[in-house]
Amino acid sequence: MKTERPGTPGQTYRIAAIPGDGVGAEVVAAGRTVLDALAADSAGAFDFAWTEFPWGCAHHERTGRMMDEDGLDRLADFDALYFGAVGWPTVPDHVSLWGLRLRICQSFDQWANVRPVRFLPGVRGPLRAADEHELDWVVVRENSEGEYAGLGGRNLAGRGPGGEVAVQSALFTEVGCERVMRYAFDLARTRRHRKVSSVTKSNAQQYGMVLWDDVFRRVAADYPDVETESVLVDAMAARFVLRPQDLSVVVASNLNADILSDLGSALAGSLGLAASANLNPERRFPSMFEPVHGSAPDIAGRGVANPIGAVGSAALLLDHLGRPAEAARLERAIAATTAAGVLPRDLGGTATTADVTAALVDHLGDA
Ligand SMILES: NC(=O)C1=CN([C@@H]2O[C@H](COP(=O)(O)OP(=O)(O)OC[C@H]3O[C@@H](n4cnc5c(N)ncnc54)[C@H](O)[C@@H]3O)[C@@H](O)[C@H]2O)C=CC1
Ligand SMILES: CC(=O)C(=O)O
Ligand SMILES: [K+]
Ligand SMILES: [Mn+2]
Repeated sequence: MKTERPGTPGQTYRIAAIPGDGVGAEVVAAGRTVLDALAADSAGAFDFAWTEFPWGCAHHERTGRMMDEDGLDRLADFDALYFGAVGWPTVPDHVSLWGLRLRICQSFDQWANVRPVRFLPGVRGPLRAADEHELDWVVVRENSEGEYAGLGGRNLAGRGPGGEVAVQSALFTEVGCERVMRYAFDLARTRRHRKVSSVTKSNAQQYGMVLWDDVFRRVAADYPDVETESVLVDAMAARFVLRPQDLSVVVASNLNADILSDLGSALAGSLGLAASANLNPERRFPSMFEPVHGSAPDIAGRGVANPIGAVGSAALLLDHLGRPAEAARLERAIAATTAAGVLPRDLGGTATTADVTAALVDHLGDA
């Protein structure tokens, strides 16, 4: 259990950095620079003690494992985990993802994955005609079960090559649905527009998604002050593009929210902008903060990755540590940086990762 007292002066937060693969290392380094600059400017109110874990695909090539055998034990007592991305062509993606990110999220019961879709000044995206304040929604992703429960098997019927079969099951539990939906409703109550949209596919998936719908109706009854709707996932994909103005909190299963949150970030301008928090809301285990994007092997190692998703994730980390004023300051620095036209390549600019990071640190001084 945590003994941290949020906001106590002179506090040192112990953070485990897990940069992982590809651009993960580049954007985590950028996020650490910005967080350390914030701490240096806090007049001794707080600072960060970092421990870096060199886990990922290179570690797998050396050791046959994505993380050390006692890795979870070593992470368990940190105040938070700051993650980059995992995945490299040398290791099959299902091995790398399950060996590190999914292992951490599922072992530490980080069941709520919060993924804001933010529209920033100075960034042109497919929906840029809209005013930035009109478009502001957050995807709450069920992060512990559903389609990523890891249930199933291959060649169950003993068929050989050419006749193989595979089953990939989805697990939906009443407890799992209910807790993430309550989280979404509680979040909606903190927002200007008190509304929760549930994403379903119960017309085709008559067991898991019908349970999902039943639980949503039951939980919604406890929040009469919050507007609700239930939307099929295919229609919701179209809604994100055509009529996102009336979205506020969107709650969806693991796979559906994974897909929709990439769509949301692309609509805001780029996958490189999107931040996320993998939360264990009970705080029995550390929560993990990471950009939504992956390791981007196509641009890795060139110093051009967009660090804004990782820095936005650092803002979510500050919020979780009980530092909402500092989180807001980081958010303002992000908006000031894009408004000033300091844009990396994925946003149509020429700024390097280092340029954007330097601008973010400079703009911390604005507020
Ligand atoms: N949470 C995680 O660690 C995740 C890991 N992955 C893994 O990442 C690897 C690559 O997967 P992809 O499907 O290519 O997804 P990806 O998110 O790595 O890249 C998709 C596209 O977005 C661009 N992009 C991503 N992040 C960017 C950034 N910060 N700045 C500028 N452009 C950026 C990439 O250049 C690429 O064109 C795979 O091994 C996959 O399994 C994918 C998603 C999440
Ligand atoms: C694995 C992946 O794509 C995600 O967690 O977003
Ligand atoms: K990531
Ligand atoms: Mn994803």
